[in-house]
Amino acid sequence: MALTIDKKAIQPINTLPLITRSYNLLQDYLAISKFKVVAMLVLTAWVGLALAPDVGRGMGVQFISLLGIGLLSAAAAVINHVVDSEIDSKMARTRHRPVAKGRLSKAHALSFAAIIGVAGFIMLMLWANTLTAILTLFALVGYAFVYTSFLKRATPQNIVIGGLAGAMPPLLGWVSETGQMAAAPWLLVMIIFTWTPPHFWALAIARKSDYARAKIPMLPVTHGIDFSKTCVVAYSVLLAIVCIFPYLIGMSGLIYLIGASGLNAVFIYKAIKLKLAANDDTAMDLFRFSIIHLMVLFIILFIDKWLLL
Ligand code: HEM
Ligand SMILES: CC(C)=CCC/C(C)=C/CC/C(C)=C/COP(=O)(O)OP(=O)(O)O
Repeated sequence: MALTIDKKAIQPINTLPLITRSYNLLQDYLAISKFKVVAMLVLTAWVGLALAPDVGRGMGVQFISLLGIGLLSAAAAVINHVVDSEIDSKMARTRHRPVAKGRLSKAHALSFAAIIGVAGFIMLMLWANTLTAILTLFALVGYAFVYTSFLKRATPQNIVIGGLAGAMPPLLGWVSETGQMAAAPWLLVMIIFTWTPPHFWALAIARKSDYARAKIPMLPVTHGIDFSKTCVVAYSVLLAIVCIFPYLIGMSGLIYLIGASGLNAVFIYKAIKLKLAANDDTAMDLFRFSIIHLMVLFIILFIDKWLLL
C-alpha cells in the first residue's frame, strides 16, 4: 500500500505558544507579587539602609539584602492573593486577579511564594544578619496572616494595625546594615504608618460598594463616607506633624524639611477638598497622589542625606 503524506499536516514546531504561555505566566507572577507595591517597599528599605551609619558593607551585599526584603514582601503579597481569592472574586477591582480567576491554582501560587520566600530568607541570613531575617519574617506574617486572614475581616481598624507590617522596610534596611535596632529608623516607620490610613481610605471611599459587596468591614462601609473623610483629614495632619521629626532630631536637613512640608501641604489640601468639595475623581486623585507623595518624600530623604550635605 502506497504511503501518502498529507503535507498540510506537517507543521514546523511552533514555539510561539510556549513563549506566549511563559510571558503570560510571568505577568501573573508579577501581578500576584504586587510588583509595584513591592518596588515602593524596597525603595523605603533602601532609604533606611542609606541613612544608617556607614559600616563599610559593599554595594553587592546591600543589593542582596534589599533583594531579600523584596522577595519576602512579594511572598507575603502572593499569600495575600491566595487567602483573599474568594473576596477578590467578588470585587470589580480584583476579580481578574490570577488566583481569583482560577488561571493560577492556589497550590501553584503557594509553591511560588515558598520558593521566593525561602530564597529571600536565606539571602538575609547569609548576606545581612539574623535580626533582619527574623524581623522581615515577622512583617510577612503580620501582613499575610494577621492582617489578611484576621484583621481585614474583623475590624474597620484593620489597615491601621495591619499597616505596621508594610511600614517596616526602612527599619529592615537600617538593621540589615547595622545589625541593631535604633530610634531613628522607627521614625521612618512612623511616617509610613501614619501615611497608610489616608492612602488606603481614599481608595476605599471610591470603592465602597466593592467592599460592601464582599462584606469586608472597611471604614467607609462600617462608619460611612463622611466620617472616613474626616479621618483622612485627621491622619493627613498627623502625617505632616510626624514628617517634621526627622528634621527636629537632626536626622535630616532643610532640604528635607522644605520638600516634606510642600508635599504635606498638597496632601492636606487634597484631603480637605475630599471632605468639603469632592467630585467623582477627588478620592482616587488623593489615592494616586499618596503614592507620589511617599515616593518623592523618601527620594528627598535620600537626596538630603547623601547628595546635598
Ligand atoms: C495595610 C496597608 C495598606 C493597604 C491596605 C493598602 C492598600 C492598597 C490598595 C487596595 C491598592 C490598590 C491596588 C490595586 O489597584 O489593585 C494599593 C496600591 C498601592 N499601594 Fe498600598 N496599601 C497599604 C500599604 C502600602 C504600603 C506600605 C506601600 C508602600 C510603602 C504601598 C504602596 C502602594 C503602591 C505603590 C500602590 C500602587 C500599585 C499599582 O499601581 O499597582 N501601600 N494599596
Ligand atoms: C515582608 C514585608 C515588608 C511584608 C509587607 C508586604 C506587603 C506587600 C505590604 C503592602 C500592603 C498592601 C498592599 C496591602 C493591601 O492589601 P489588601 O488585601 O487590603 O489589598 P488588595 O485588596 O488590593 O489585595
